[in-house]
Amino acid sequence: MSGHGDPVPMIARKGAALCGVAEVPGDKSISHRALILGALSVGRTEITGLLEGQDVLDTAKAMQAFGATVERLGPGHWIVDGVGVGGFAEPADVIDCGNSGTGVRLIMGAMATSPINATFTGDASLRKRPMGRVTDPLALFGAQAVGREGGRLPLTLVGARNPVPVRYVLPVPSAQVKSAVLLAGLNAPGQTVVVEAEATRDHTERMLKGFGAELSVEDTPEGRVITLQGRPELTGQSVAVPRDPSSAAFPVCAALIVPGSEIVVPGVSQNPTRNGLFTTLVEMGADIAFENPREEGGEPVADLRVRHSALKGIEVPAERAASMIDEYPVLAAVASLAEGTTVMRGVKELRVKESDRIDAMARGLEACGVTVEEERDVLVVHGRGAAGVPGGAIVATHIDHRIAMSFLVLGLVTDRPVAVDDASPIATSFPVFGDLMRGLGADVAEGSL
Ligand SMILES: O=C(O)C1=C[C@@H](OP(=O)(O)O)[C@@H](O)[C@H](O)C1
Ligand SMILES: C=C(OP(=O)(O)O)C(=O)O
Repeated sequence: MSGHGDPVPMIARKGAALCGVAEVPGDKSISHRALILGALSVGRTEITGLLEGQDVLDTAKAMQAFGATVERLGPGHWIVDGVGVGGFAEPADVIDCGNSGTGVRLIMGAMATSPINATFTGDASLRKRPMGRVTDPLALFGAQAVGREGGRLPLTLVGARNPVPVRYVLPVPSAQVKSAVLLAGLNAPGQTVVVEAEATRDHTERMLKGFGAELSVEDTPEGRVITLQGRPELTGQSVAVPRDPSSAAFPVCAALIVPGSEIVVPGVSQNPTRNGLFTTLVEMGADIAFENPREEGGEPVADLRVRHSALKGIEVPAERAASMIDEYPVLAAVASLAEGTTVMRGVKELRVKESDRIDAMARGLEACGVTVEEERDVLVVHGRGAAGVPGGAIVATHIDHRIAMSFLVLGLVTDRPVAVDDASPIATSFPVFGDLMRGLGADVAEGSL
């Protein structure tokens, strides 16, 4: 039975200024894709900088279950000997994707057009998340899904025996849905087309091209039109995974709010489909210098020099949501310390993440003494500015790594410490979070109030 272990409470206390270099681990999105595309390729894929978080380890295990050879050579250094497009074997057991929406949705896409069946499950968080958004378009290829009420996991997917290509207009701005459709399109004859009204992270498109697929992207009045030619031969590649901007967000935000801090976070993605948080922070008055712009692992990156800053509340436009979707929790934490109100619009997708992140942030911030308003698609945080945030609460994280890390960042400046009831999910995306933050001088430790 999938689950997670005993809860690990963690506490953050006010302390010294943060300083030093924060080398965050590899990008989670790119790590999943490197393993999956490696498994769908002919020959060997060599990956360096792979994120060894639980989400990605679960995807590595799944790729083995579908017939690929996946081996760890050293820290972050992995090889995948793939089976080629259409070469997936039927797994002998249930595929457990743990806490990972990206893992389960991309893998469902990758197997949906092969003549095999697979059953998927996950932990208590993943089993609550909607899968219909992926199984609906996969049904157009000819795959059939039988899950729990609302299409929830555990779910069995019967792969299409005679797949047909699909044209699909995304009803939600989701890179996971887009990617599932494109991965399914690999083993359908002819052209599969995905149209997205709002640009979401584009790693699948970039990496599919890198592995040899014929794929074009066109900006049209309808949105971004992505056309993939089916049945390509993908060939194994060397993939150097760049650092994860969504993990970088935590030390960056911590340095902005802890007085006297100055840190450097090297190699942070400047991919416009991922950098909305940094744009927002600069608008709030953050002192962030973007140094040494360059390319790493096919992504534009820069070194971020971040200094403690007085921040003001702003309106974050709905159009920016997709480019910072995983960063709203930590932005909400930072906004509670700003002078004035921060309004985050177009954020309803936060309600179907590892937890309902609007609700989790609102309840946690209120417990810390912050006034918050929420609507279905909007989160408003009334910043306390110079008055500071009282803290002194134990916050419920609902098996959500980003909620845990956001409140541990906030606790570095609150009058009284902030504890989280369970920090163990941090290992899904940022296993070295605690060590990295302590290395910068932060007072975070296991324990509670
Ligand atoms: O494709 C991806 O790697 C991801 C897409 C986003 O999810 P949605 O596609 O549900 O927006 C994001 O929240 C997730 O952390 C990673
Ligand atoms: C939403 C996230 O991940 P996933 O959807 O892959 O579980 C995240 O990492 O914030």
